[in-house]
Amino acid sequence: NDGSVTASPEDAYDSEYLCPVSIDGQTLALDFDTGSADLWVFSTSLPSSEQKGHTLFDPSKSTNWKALSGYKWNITYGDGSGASGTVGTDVVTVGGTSVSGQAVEIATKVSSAFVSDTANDGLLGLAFSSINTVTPKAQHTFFDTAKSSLSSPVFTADLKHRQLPGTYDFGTIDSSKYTGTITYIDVDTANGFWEFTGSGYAVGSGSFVSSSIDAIADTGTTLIYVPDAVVTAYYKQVSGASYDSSQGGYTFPCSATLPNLTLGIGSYHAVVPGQYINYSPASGSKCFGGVQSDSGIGFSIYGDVFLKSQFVIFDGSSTPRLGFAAK
Ligand SMILES: CSC[C@H](NC(=O)[C@H](Cc1ccccc1)OC(=O)N1CCC(N)CC1)C(=O)N[C@@H](CC1CCCCC1)[C@@H](O)COc1ccncc1
Repeated sequence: NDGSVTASPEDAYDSEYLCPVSIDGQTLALDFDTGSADLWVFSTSLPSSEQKGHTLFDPSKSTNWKALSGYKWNITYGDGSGASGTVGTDVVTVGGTSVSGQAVEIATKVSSAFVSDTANDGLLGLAFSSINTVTPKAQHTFFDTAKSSLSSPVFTADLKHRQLPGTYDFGTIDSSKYTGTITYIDVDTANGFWEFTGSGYAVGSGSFVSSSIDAIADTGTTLIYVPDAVVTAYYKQVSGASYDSSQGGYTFPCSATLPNLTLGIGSYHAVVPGQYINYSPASGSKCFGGVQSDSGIGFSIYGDVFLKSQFVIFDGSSTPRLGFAAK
């Protein structure tokens, strides 16, 4: 029951990656998010004003739909967006991986950011089921439901830079997708995230600074959020860079040459190419940085700007771990 699905960038800046998911034959474009654990969809139960531009799941058209009466969900994300609604189970298919009895969370309310993000028809959470928000009983993620039917209890992310489709694979590690060896690191599941301790950083050709960085691998977060020491060291090497409170982060002249950022994973040095760190135009001739401060979040987030530079294995075996390889 292994599967592979394309992950297509939503816009020119790779702000998020969307994947086709079929629920009892109805196909929606979902954002696979290793930073949350709810599978929720835009639905016909939303007010019509909130439905506009989205593909909607209609449970009344599904022969395998089973409502879970009295079950509810309510989620708020790190960027303040959120959604809530009711729950049922159905047959969910991602590439070649099909599962029955998967909890599908129907949105009856979504925040304005979701309404305006018309390419996004919902999220497929791939964090640990311990942080699923359904009450009175938390539900399993698609990966947890599928795990026992996969050749091995893993999924991989091979996201691409600028307008190229990548892939998520379930059940197999495709050795044609990476070079060299895979470095594995243990994961702490206490907070429900794919959380690990990074071993340090280097800016451009500078020397490597050893430091423990508590971070999560999060496909649902666009940028890299790291401690101020890293951010300061990085933008010190970018002429004209400064923190712009009106933009809510570091910006620099779009013409600037950006150094690579190396992030340590155990003894492996993962290199993020400098051009990946020019995220998008900000205002005038300034561009917005793909590396920003993690202050206020509580941990660092190695989001898409980092993940798309690597081949990443999310190993859900009895001792969960993350694997990274160059590509
Ligand atoms: C500091 S976690 C911020 C992060 N949300 C982002 O990364 C959004 C993603 C986005 C949204 C809409 C369009 C395009 C991209 O993008 C930006 O915030 N940016 C890109 C655009 C740029 N101009 C500003 C920065 C976030 O909540 N992720 C969660 C999933 C996310 C929710 C919003 C919809 C898309 C999926 C999730 O994994 C992490 O949840 C938590 C993290 C920490 N504690 C609690 C929850």
